[in-house]
Amino acid sequence: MEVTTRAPGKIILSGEHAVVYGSAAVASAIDLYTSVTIHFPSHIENDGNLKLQLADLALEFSWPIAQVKERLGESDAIKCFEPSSPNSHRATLHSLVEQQNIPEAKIGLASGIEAFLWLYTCIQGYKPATVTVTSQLPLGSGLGSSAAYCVALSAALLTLSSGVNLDMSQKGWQGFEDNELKLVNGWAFEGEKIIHGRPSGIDNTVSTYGNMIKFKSGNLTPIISSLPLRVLITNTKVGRNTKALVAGVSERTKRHPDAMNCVFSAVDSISNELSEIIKSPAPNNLDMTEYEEKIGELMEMNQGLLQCMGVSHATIETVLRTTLKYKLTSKLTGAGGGGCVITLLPTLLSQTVVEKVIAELESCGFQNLTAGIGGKGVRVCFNISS
Ligand SMILES: Nc1ncnc2c1ncn2[C@@H]1O[C@H](COP(=O)(O)OP(=O)(O)OP(=O)(O)O)[C@@H](O)[C@H]1O
Ligand SMILES: C[C@@](O)(CCO)CC(=O)[O-]
Ligand SMILES: [Mg+2]
Repeated sequence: MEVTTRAPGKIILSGEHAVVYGSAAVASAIDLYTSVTIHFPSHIENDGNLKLQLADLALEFSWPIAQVKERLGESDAIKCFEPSSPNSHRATLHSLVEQQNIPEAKIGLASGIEAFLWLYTCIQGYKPATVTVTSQLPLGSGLGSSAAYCVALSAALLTLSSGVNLDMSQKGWQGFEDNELKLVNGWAFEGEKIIHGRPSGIDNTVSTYGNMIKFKSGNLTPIISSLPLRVLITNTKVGRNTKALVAGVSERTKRHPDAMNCVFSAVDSISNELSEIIKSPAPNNLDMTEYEEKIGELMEMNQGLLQCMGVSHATIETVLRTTLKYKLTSKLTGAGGGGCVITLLPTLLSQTVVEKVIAELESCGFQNLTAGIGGKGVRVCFNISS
């Protein structure tokens, strides 16, 4: 029996970091995915191991499942309906990952592997399996790779548990019921906590449900956009991790609580205004420029406030300056500190200009990604024959 799930990455149009403190944020799924395949071995294939293959990185991690059971402790209770945190098991997860000798240059993967072990053992218990992950998302770059990984993993594990009831004979990709999505999102949030420390939940929520959403204090409101927004994504290729950046903002907030609360409150207003504009009736051609200018202006204001929070970076500033030469507005997306920048592409902007901007950004050593905005959330596909 084999199952494959895929979950999308995301861009944040406004509100990253401030959303951790209860401000509103606007995010959209993008059509770049992380996929997870789970294969339970046949009797002949069974070697008693739990394997995690990170196919794009050509890495495989393997644990004798009996050893994982001995270290994490046995429990007969079905846990899949109750997303939970590792708490006292954190040190054990850490040592199970440490024994895998992860290459030093890839040490950022350790928390992702801990999240895997936690989600796997809570939802599936102690069955041998091979879990394979592939991703179209650059890891640790602000496009929600950690959330897409946790969502795809949770969805695949739950599909093969009693937590989800799907038609296994149906061919092709299928979606989940609302109560199933809630469970997938709940477990993915637990995985994000292991990777991020203090996630707001926006990334796992938009990856689970897809489309464009406003997110505030754990609650999502779908945003039906009256017009398709076009953005260019630029990867500065400067590695960073969300956990450290979120911790940096927390330190600054402790040092300057009043000033930072004003910043978060301004971000809240920006996100609320942005979501209202995006939802408003489609403008006619004459008003289009004004509509897009308002969106661009709000993005520019949000970028200024992200600088106040200390999460911009010299490479991000270079992208801003380069795109501004073409009168285009950009802002960092995700946790910042490097990673990705989004640039709003107005409807009337010619393809020639887009190509010039891309060429100039690439000459600085950056990489451009094209992605559709606002697609579906997590999906599943059964491969009955295997
Ligand atoms: N495909 C994957 N396979 C294994 N681990 C992954 C994968 N994708 C993400 N991760 C884990 O998530 C970490 C990156 O998460 P991080 O939150 O720092 O960046 P991001 O999610 O890409 O950006 P942001 O949170 O700003 O959107 C990786 O170091 C790894 O631990
Ligand atoms: C930086 C942050 O706001 C968004 C990361 O994509 C963290 C979070 O909300 O969990
Ligand atoms: Mg992340």
